[in-house]
Amino acid sequence: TSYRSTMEDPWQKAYDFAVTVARKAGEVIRKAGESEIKVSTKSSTVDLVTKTDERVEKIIIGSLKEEFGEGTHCFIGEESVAKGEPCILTHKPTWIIDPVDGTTNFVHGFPFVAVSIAFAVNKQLEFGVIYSCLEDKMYKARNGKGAYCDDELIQVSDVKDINKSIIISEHGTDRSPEKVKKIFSTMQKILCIPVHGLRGSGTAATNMCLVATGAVEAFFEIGIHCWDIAAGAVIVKEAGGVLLDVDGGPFDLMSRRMVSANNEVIARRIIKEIEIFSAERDDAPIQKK
Ligand SMILES: O=P(O)(O)OC[C@@]1(O)O[C@H](CO)[C@@H](O)[C@@H]1O
Ligand SMILES: [Mg+2]
Repeated sequence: TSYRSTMEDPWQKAYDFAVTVARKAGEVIRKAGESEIKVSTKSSTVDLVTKTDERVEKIIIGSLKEEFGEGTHCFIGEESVAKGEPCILTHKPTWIIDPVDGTTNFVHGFPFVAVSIAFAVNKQLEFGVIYSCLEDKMYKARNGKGAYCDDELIQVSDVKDINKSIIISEHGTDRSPEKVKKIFSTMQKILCIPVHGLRGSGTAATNMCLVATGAVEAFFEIGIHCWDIAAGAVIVKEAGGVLLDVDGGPFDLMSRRMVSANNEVIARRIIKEIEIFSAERDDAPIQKK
């Protein structure tokens, strides 16, 4: 019976619903990109936000609340947090949402823009859905059940030799010279190992899908947020990849830093080169004004 299957697989319905909502959100983003985009800024003059980010987050959270009930499920959304909502992961069923990952790309028409929806229970990620809406590719993964792109199983690359790898990183939106210097110093060291190439799509979500499909061997960044990487973390892991902290310790979703890779050999080789700089945790207490 359906009751029984629901009991055996309590989050299947939520997973299917997330895929539907991500597709719907992506359609809204695609349409919005066809007309003029009004741009505002957030944490810095290069941290962009548009009405579409806010509208799409409202659509996603609104649909989820309607389906799963307000109160029982919690929500961490990029634009809600920007407006002062808390960003704390509890044991409750929690949706972690980036309505538009790659807002700068969206504003410029650079063709990688993703909707990222993840779901965690007891602080464990259960599933992740990333809809790369301009490419029209739906990536998804459930804990223990493999990772898919448009219903085809995906798998990380089997390269173990760093000299035969492509590595992704991003520059972030904090342009303080000391941080930019460390970012470029790390990139220079990795480039000169040498690796086959350095890349960056401009969205962490898409970058993690590129690790999951085997197009690149690794993506790392300091300064990302939980909503950029929560869905991607499940997809990379289920595609056979690994997640680590930039210091080689265990991956921590709220720590603002991460290395995702096809295997531990590649991950640890990159970690050797990373110049770490500080980024305040996503769940740091909000400072009283
Ligand atoms: O604000 P947005 O568009 O959702 O975040 C875009 C983004 O570029 O910011 C991170 C920090 O560089 C990226 O890796 C991440 O995906
Ligand atoms: Mg983002």
